[in-house]
Amino acid sequence: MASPNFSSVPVLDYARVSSPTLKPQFIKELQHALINVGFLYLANVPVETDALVSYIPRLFDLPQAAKDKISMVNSKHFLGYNKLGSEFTKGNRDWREQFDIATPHVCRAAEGRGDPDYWNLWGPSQWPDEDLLPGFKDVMERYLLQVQQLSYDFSALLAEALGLPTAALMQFYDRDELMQHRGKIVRYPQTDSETQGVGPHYDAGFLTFLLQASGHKGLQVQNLTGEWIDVPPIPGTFVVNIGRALEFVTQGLARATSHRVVLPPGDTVRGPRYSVPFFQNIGLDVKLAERILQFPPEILKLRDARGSVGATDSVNFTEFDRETSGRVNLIGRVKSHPDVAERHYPELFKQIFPNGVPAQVSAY
Ligand SMILES: O=C(O)CCC(=O)C(=O)O
Ligand SMILES: [Fe+2]
Repeated sequence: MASPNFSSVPVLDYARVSSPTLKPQFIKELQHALINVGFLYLANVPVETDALVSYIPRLFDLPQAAKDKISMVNSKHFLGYNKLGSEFTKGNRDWREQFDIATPHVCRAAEGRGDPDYWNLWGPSQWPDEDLLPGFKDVMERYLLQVQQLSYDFSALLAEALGLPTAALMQFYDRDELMQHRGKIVRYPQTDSETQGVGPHYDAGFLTFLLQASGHKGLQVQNLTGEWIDVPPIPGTFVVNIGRALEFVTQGLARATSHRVVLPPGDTVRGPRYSVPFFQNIGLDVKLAERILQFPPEILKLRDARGSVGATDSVNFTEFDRETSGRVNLIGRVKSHPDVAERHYPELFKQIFPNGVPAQVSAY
């Protein structure tokens, strides 16, 4: 059998999904990508990106005071603006600036009712003043809703590719008004020395849909033997990858793959690199350990043929074996944004950081 290791990330054509004759080939390619790679490009997806892409440089070019006005530290939902150099991964500074903006959601938690603290993780986004960037909010909201729909449609295909009923993953999502998915708009400034854009990490949730919004190389993924493989932007595609939560409930069938962004000096494309990841969440109250999925033996054999993944350079993500998904994610957010936690979750902050805000904060 061919070695399951990979030296490039496969490109899948989403248009095939609507053709009964071509869909089986898509499902087969998806199965390979999920089990052996953990990353894929998806071409021909029904998401409009041009309007959003044209706003991105103007968003970052807003006066610093307008960006600071919507700083993440204002938001108990960990939504808003983070300035350059405020995150670290594996002890090194990440060289990026970003806005966390999520799908619309009304926070469920009420004061004095004993609601779980992690319900506060989700709530309304902070937006720049409409008159400074007219139309941006509308375009971003529309974009997030389109990617949200894609993410649900894709999870049915994923279930099929792993030999499950198409609705098998629906148990992990609450109904629309109880869900929230998080987008980020990220800017990696051009540098003249090689710099860590973001260090090696896994994503935490279920599925990530990444729009590479400029022509720069930089994204890399780690293959089964630990080599770093380039994932250059391909116009008209999204990059899709698996998070730790989905890997956990699929018994490691769908791989969470270690990835990073390296900013190469002398890139022929000048200016900053832009990207827009969308992190698909699962319901806050879901305990993953109680919902491990069961697979046909012939599918599990494919995982065993891949073997366990050797050493990676990534920091491990929090385990899902005891807590609700909301609690796991809240702890992750507290660790990466202690300034937000100190203001909005003082007790949890003290438990996690008994000596106060650490000098270096981990992005993951
Ligand atoms: O900017 C990118 O291309 C990837 C970013 C990423 O992996 C993340 O923010 O989790
Ligand atoms: Fe990531």
